[in-house]
Amino acid sequence: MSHGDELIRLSAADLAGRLAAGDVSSVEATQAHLDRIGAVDGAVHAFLHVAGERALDTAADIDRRRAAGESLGELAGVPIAIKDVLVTEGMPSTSGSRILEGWIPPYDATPVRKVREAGLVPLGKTNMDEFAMGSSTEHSAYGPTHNPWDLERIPGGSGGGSAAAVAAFEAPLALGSDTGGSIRQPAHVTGTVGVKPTYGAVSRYGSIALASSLDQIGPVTRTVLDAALLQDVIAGHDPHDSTSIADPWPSMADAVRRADVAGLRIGVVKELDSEGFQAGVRQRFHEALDLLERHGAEIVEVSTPNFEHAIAAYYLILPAEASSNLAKFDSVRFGLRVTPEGGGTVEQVMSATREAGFGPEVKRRIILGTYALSAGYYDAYYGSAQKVRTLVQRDFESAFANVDVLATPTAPTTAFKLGEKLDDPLAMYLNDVATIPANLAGVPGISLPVGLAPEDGLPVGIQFLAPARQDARLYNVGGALEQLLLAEWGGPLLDRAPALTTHELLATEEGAV
Ligand SMILES: NC(=O)C[C@H](N)C(=O)O
Repeated sequence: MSHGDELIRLSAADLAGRLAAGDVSSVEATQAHLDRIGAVDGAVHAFLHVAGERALDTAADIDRRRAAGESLGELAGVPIAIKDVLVTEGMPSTSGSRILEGWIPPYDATPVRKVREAGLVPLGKTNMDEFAMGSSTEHSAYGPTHNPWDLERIPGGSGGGSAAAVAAFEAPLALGSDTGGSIRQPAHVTGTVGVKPTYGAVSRYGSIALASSLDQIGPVTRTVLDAALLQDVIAGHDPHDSTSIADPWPSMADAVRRADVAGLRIGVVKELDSEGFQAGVRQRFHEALDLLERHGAEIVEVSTPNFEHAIAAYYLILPAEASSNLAKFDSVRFGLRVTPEGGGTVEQVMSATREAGFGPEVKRRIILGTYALSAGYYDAYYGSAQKVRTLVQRDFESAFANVDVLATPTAPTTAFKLGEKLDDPLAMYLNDVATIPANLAGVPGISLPVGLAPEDGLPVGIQFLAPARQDARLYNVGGALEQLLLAEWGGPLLDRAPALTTHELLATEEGAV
């Protein structure tokens, strides 16, 4: 294995240790990741934009500051990929949409500013379903991302680019956004770790809004400790986001380092442990629970009867909010402007621009949302959905009166084939049956890998959910389970991904040309 190959396989925490010890420079680590992107991203297509030169400049600056004895953040010098939903100063930010093609924002989103201030090195922007609407990245206006485990399969969505970049060793860390599962479901299908923090834990200032009462920014990584370290960097109050929580947060990294499940009460959600889930997904989920039980956790069954209505409520609340948030793409202020032949009124230009700039899934949701909010239907649709949302929140409250965390499989199936669900929006929406309730209630959730499904050899994730502001509980149980599984497997799951060697990816790429 070459030096570069070795560097890209390190966890962010281990790479940070090597950087701090002076064994390796940030320029070397950044170059190794840029080389990896150059070698495999033609086949994976995790990135929409790679900012190679700027990343190397940032890395050189960190190396200089370190050499000068400046005290730097724990992750200083470590490369990171950024989901294209977050605006980045001087770098394209499209949210996967044609309508923002060519727009270069004049400022950084707060989570991006924070990672820069902590000395991390942004490598570029990752692919996603247009405006984060989807579970496969196939709704990206720039073509789908491929799952590094099997290039014919989806990497999840909407943040499939971030998850695939991390799974394919193109970046040790990535930022994602999760409105109904967009961090956790891609983590599940790519064998990575994804966390949706408590609503309000991380500022959304500069995040291109999908549904403002649901959106949350969070980490995508290969280890639970790396996710904790990244959450520690990005969480915290921001006066630019009125929903951001003012109270300080305890260290999530400490929760991982002290992880211990003895006496922890874990509630298995009965409604999400059912026939509708792939057999191998349930098998790995139950094996993980058994492992936790053998190490002192108490497993109990809990019932959340209103979760079955969560998807229906989400697909009224989300389109309603999205139709309002996307109204700002009006051809006047950002990106694309299409003028009908021979000119046109402002309204005609706006309409031609939105017609050309938005893809079919975005149009579908704008129409749904506009309808749900229209006079005469508002109470019947949006009003009822809000009532269901309250019932889902109450289900969580009564469950958390009895248990410390809840556990579910993260998603019903392993990675499906590209194209398989593209013509069936409802089938696509059902991927989020286990992840949406957390967004409706604002509670935090983590997904981490628990093995490969026996029937197809593809990764399976377990999801843990905790009460709002108790994100540390997720890092505790996730960190403990990860250690137990690593001991069983004798090494990380991602080392077993068949399509992950540069050689094989290149062969596939050449074969495809
Ligand atoms: N945005 C998300 O969190 C993903 C979800 N699948 C959606 O399409 O809304």
